[in-house]
Amino acid sequence: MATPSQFLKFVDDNADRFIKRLGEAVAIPSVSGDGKYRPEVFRMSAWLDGQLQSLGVTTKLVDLGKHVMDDQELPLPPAILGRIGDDPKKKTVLIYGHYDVQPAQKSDGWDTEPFTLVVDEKTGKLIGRGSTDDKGPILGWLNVLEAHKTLGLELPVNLRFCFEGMEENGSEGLDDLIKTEVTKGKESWFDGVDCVCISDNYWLNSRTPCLTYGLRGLVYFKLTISGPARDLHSGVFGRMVHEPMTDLITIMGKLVTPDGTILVPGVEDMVPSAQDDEIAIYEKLDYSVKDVEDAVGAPITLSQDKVSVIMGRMRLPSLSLHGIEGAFYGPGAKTVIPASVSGKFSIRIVPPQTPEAIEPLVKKYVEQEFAKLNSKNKLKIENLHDGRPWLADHRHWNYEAAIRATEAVYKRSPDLTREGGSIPVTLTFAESLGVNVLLLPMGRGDDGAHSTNEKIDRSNFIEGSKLLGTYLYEVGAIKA
Ligand SMILES: C[C@H](N)C(=O)N[C@@H](Cc1c[nH]cn1)C(=O)O
Ligand SMILES: [Zn+2]
Ligand SMILES: [Zn+2]
Repeated sequence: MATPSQFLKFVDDNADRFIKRLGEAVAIPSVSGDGKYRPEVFRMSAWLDGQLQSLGVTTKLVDLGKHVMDDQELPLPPAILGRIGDDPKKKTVLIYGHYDVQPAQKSDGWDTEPFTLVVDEKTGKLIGRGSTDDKGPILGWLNVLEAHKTLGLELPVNLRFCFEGMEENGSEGLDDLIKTEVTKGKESWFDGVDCVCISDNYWLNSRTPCLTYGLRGLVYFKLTISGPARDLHSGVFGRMVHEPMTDLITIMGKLVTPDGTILVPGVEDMVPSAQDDEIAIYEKLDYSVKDVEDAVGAPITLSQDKVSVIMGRMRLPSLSLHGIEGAFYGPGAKTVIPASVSGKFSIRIVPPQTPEAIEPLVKKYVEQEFAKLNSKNKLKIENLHDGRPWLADHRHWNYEAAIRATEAVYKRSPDLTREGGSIPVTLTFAESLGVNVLLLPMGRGDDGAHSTNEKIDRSNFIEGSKLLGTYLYEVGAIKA
């Protein structure tokens, strides 16, 4: 089943309008990790639901209940389930994406307003929070649907959608929804799904498309040290009391070495060393130390050896320190002893590590290190959220279809990669539905997801939309 040329032409002809629609999506600050934006996450769900319905998709908004975040009870944004097509002769593809985004403020160092999509005509960059993670890819699917509806073209497969608004904050509620849905058998929204496609990660570099068959998992910790009943004057109380920030920094300093080695006993030991055949795969990838330097904007890689740098992202665990809540960080020289501070850090985990195995090791170690301080302050350590790592069979027809689609659109074979980031629901889909899951990224490695000046290139958004559609045609062409 060849991809109809009208579809490809429609995407080109409507590129400017598609970018305008991306601008509408970016303008909704659907930040899931900050309670004050929760109404915006709901607004985003309504916007997306409206778009899907207008394109002929039957939708159902599933209430996922409530959760507590930063001591505040909040309603969880709904999961949007969608379906279009019910032809038993066609394959059924489930598409997942997330409509929430990471926090962003201009003062973080953005050159432009994060929630205003800026089209840089000179570079082709479409800059704005969520442009690549994950609104651009979600809108890529809308572009495919719109082309088919407007042109009166039959979709080559039946489609099911699952879009969530909490991915950047632990995907709360979604696992339970999927597991419950699966128990409904023929009545299940996911009944008959043959494979899953997720577009929510990035190429390794800025030139070579890739397919991704692995993700790291994540365990996210909040470590709080509290002491005085209120913030104190350091001139009045300095060297008289145990200072929470001093305790916290001491413990945070014992989690990881500057070269990335995780100091929590037992964590590194769980991971087997790479064998020669696996190393050969990393050697062959179109990737260099320079690509990392370009993507991060400085020559700061942990090694000059390509394979060890790439393994740091693809197959080793990593521990990152993210921030300290409650610490003084504003301009000026406030002489304060903060009363309570919370350090945030997370560990990206790889097979065979699991959150259940990692969490007790971290808690025990942190408690032991705190005990060594002989501090009279109080320590609390919480797991804010977690997700398991995932690996798929990349020899599956789902991947073969995506390889052919990539070759058709980009005129080159894709790299096969493992992603350093996490999409917690991936493994749940694979296990609960018992089908192959493919990660088919749209954006490039230098898009700056989670960072300042996040962007997607116009060509990735437009060619990426063609890729998603072409992939559906390739799946549709596979005989049962
Ligand atoms: C890879 C995906 N686009 C992504 O960014 N996932 C997040 C998931 C997460 C978990 N806690 C907060 N966000 C990630 O890998 O950080
Ligand atoms: Zn993200
Ligand atoms: Zn994402």
